[in-house]
Amino acid sequence: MVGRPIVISGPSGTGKSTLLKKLFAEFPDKFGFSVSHTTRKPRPGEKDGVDYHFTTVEGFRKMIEENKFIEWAQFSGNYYGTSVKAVQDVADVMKRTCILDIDMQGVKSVKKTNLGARFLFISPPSIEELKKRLESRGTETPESLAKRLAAASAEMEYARAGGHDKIIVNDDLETAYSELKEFIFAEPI
Ligand SMILES: Nc1ncnc2c1ncn2[C@@H]1O[C@H](COP(=O)(O)OP(=O)(O)OP(=O)(O)O)[C@@H](O)[C@H]1O
Repeated sequence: MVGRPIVISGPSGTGKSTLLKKLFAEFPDKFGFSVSHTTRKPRPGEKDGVDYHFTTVEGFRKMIEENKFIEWAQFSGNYYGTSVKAVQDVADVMKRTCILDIDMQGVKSVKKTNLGARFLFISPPSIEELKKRLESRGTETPESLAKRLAAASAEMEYARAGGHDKIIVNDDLETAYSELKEFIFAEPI
């Protein structure tokens, strides 16, 4: 049985990766991530269609024009993107339930597709706690921290306005993880 795609969003540092790592560890063959497109060159050992769909700049731009992407971005001179088809392929080809970890723009974009996704928002207990977690993760400069906190406020506002099917507050990790599983397994997976 393969379930509908599950979209997980929430401010950076709210604990999405931590929760998903637990989920993939407990259920190693049930869930999958989509394969992204990129214009960067494959590194040794990387396989087309497995690690990435490697594509040309022209090919990538054509896909943008044709509205094929849920989200795309440019990092250090290369394009990266998640296509609607790549999400469908997780169910159709890999026979797994797709998990999409994306931001608010991505959520809005998935809503415009026919993917039939379910939407879960992971909220920090508070902005103060989020700031603490980002600081203790040790990955942020003062500038990137301020940027992430500003984005967090917008994401939380969208969640409060009812943008998702379920909101889980990641205060105690085990409690949040139980709630995550309850939401995910409320439908056959
Ligand atoms: N319930 C929790 N209580 C305390 N700390 C937590 C909890 N959940 C996660 N953390 C910690 O908060 C930090 C941020 O978590 P994580 O990296 O999973 O966030 P994220 O939402 O995946 O962020 P990003 O979107 O930037 O990848 C990590 O250091 C993690 O160990």
